[in-house]
Amino acid sequence: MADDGMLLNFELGDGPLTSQVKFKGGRWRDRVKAQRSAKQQHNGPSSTPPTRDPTRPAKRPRTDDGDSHRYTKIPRTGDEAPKAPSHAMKTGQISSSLFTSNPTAVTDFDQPTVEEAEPAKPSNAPLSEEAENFQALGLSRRVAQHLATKLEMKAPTAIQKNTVPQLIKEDSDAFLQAETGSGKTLAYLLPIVHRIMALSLNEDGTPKDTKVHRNSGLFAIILAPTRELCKQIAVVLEKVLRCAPWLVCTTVIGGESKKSEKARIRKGVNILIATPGRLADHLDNTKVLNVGTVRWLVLDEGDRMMEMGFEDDIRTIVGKIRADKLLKENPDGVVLDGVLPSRRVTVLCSATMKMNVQKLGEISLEDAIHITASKSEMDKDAEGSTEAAFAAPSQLKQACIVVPAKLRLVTLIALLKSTFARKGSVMKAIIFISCADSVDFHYELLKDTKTPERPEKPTEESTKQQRNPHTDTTVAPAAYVTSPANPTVILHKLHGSLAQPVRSATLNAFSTCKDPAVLITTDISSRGLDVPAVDLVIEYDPAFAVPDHVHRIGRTARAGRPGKAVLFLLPGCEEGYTTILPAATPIAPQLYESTLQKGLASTVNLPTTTTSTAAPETTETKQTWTSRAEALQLHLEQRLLATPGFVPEDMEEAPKPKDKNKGKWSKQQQQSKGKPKTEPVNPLLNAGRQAFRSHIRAYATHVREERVYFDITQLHLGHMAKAFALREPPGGIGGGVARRAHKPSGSAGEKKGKTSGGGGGGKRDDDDGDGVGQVDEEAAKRMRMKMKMMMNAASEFNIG
Ligand SMILES: Nc1ncnc2c1ncn2[C@@H]1O[C@H](COP(=O)(O)OP(=O)(O)OP(=O)(O)O)[C@@H](O)[C@H]1O
Repeated sequence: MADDGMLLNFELGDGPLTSQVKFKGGRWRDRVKAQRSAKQQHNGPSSTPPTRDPTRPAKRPRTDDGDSHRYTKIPRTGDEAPKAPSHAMKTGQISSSLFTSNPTAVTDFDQPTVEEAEPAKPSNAPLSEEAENFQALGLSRRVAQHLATKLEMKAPTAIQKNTVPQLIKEDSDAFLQAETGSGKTLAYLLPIVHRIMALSLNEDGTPKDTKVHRNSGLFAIILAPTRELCKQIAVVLEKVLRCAPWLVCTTVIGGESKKSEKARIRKGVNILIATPGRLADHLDNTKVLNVGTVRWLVLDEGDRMMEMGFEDDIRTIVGKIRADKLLKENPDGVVLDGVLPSRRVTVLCSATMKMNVQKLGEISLEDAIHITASKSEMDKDAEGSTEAAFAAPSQLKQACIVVPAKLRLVTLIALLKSTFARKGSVMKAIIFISCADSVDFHYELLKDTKTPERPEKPTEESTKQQRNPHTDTTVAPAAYVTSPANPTVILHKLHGSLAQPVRSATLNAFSTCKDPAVLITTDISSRGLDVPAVDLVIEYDPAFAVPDHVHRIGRTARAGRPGKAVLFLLPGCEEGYTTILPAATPIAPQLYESTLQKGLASTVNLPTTTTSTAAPETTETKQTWTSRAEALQLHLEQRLLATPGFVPEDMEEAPKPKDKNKGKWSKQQQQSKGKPKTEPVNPLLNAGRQAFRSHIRAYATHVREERVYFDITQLHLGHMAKAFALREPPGGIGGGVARRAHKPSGSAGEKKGKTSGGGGGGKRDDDDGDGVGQVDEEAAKRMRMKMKMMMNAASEFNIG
């Protein structure tokens, strides 16, 4: 792991930087670029950023010459400081230059990105009303009218068009695979509701003699991996059931006492939405939960449930339901067969295809039909349909920005600033970060430290959100990224380490926020979450596996709406990652220079805090985006260094001694080794250090197949520290990170509870290779064959 960060800490002078740096080592090309970059700063901003050719494909990472092609190295002799010019800041602070010694992209982009003139036709949008309507799919007029008038859904999406008639007419199992945001939830809910309603309504909508009510039996169980998703499904179902108010749904998802869940079940429920663990518990312990009438079992986000370690729970649930004799009529004597399916139907839903979906299919499906947006016959042309389902929505514009590590933080701020520069252009943005510690840190760093003076009156909604005690530490006005057009931008954070009420309240605050809003989050928000008006997804840290990337960017461009996703990559081997990403349209390169120039075109509103001696702005620094970037970075670093608080003894780890694989620790780190553990340290500095450590550990958890692009030995710790506003990398990262054994996230047998991204790794492979438990072995074999066929079609993305 390259670690010469300390050698790059140059001082800044009062005036603009001079180009006196003598660059040594590395390739001549890198040295020339670094010299040019330094000169550029000396001469002020260039009106146009450097140009590259976006049409040229990204080069594969070079692995034969170590990291010499990636970084301009300044050779060190022992612990000697670099021979670099020093410039003392007025404040006496020391900071390195952001724009020197950066590795250059191996991809040559000679032209800045040109936005596509013609947006692609949306691939997950509702079909045209003239061509399709819900009634024509076999739904009753009552349901179709309710959808059109109350939910403003006049036409089905493609997956709904293919699924609804199938599940209304046929009683076979189904595997639903369609793009993110294509309406899979309603695709399975509508036929279930339609058929349960048919127990009490004739085809013309007149009531039957038979009365069905909440105590008539539990007819459907829907399983989803997280409480948030269960609640989201329940909200959609409740809206649909307003046209059949005699039917009742409820959730059993934990987060409240089992007693109150039992009480709701006892009162009677027709459709139950549950997390697998909680349902398995109730099946064991809640006598009133009778599954004899259950005709549908839906497994939503099936691959995620497997990843979270719910395999055993699902086996138990499937086994228990199948073991219970199917009742032909309910206890009131209502005949169920004929109206409801005459067998138990399992529906498995997934947007992406992974090995664990195959296993889940074996556990739960029998002779399932594969339904995609383009066709409803699994056996025909499976290859094409699977690949289509795997891609991101076609209208989703994907961009990738190759940013040197030192410039990541200021580029993120610049991107957000330009995003919110115009009123109404972007209302909601999600930033995906690898681990919870890093989410916490970035939230603390980017939030306004005190209530800002708002030129405009805050909206009623935002005022209400501030008052919610559950969101006190997760929702706050943002600093840095506001603009005259958007003086209020609300920052939110969400990860799996937060308490459930806080998670729910934060998500609700983000969904309902009327002001422009940013959600900083881990992969906990990558699946199934349907937040209206998300216009932009920023993958500040790339996903741990390609399917996760598809889910993350799928939080935007839903149901035919436009959306944009920006992926941050480091120069070097990470650039090759774009070649394995499924994209309906080419991933457009976006130059970080352009982003900085655009975002920092005007002065960044640096909040004056008691902890910061904000970077002085000279006449010249006001004029250049490079100087603004430097000033912003300096300001952030100063915030971490000022106003110390006391570090609890257990929070600050002593730096590890020299590790033969990692090179020497810097002089400063060695010095800090002997310091007392109660040395006063700013809590923000602590958070930055912790975030840095967790980030590096999380980096090592990319799936094995993708580690050629995310090679931890290529990470430059000194440069990466800058991305956390740190002057140097902290200790306590651990020497074994790079060599830790990792299981792909798609592998079976991972344990539940690791929902906040790969932070810290720790995923265990404890697959015991059992057969299929209580599931019919023959049926499992047949399903295995079919799923394998589909998996082969998606082999490009197979994991493990
Ligand atoms: N027929 C329709 N017309 C208009 N909007 C629709 C229609 N069907 C679904 N939607 C909307 O599309 C959005 C996405 O639906 P849904 O959450 O079911 O997608 P999904 O396919 O499950 O996505 P993911 O794979 O990301 O979970 C929702 O906001 C939903 O209200």
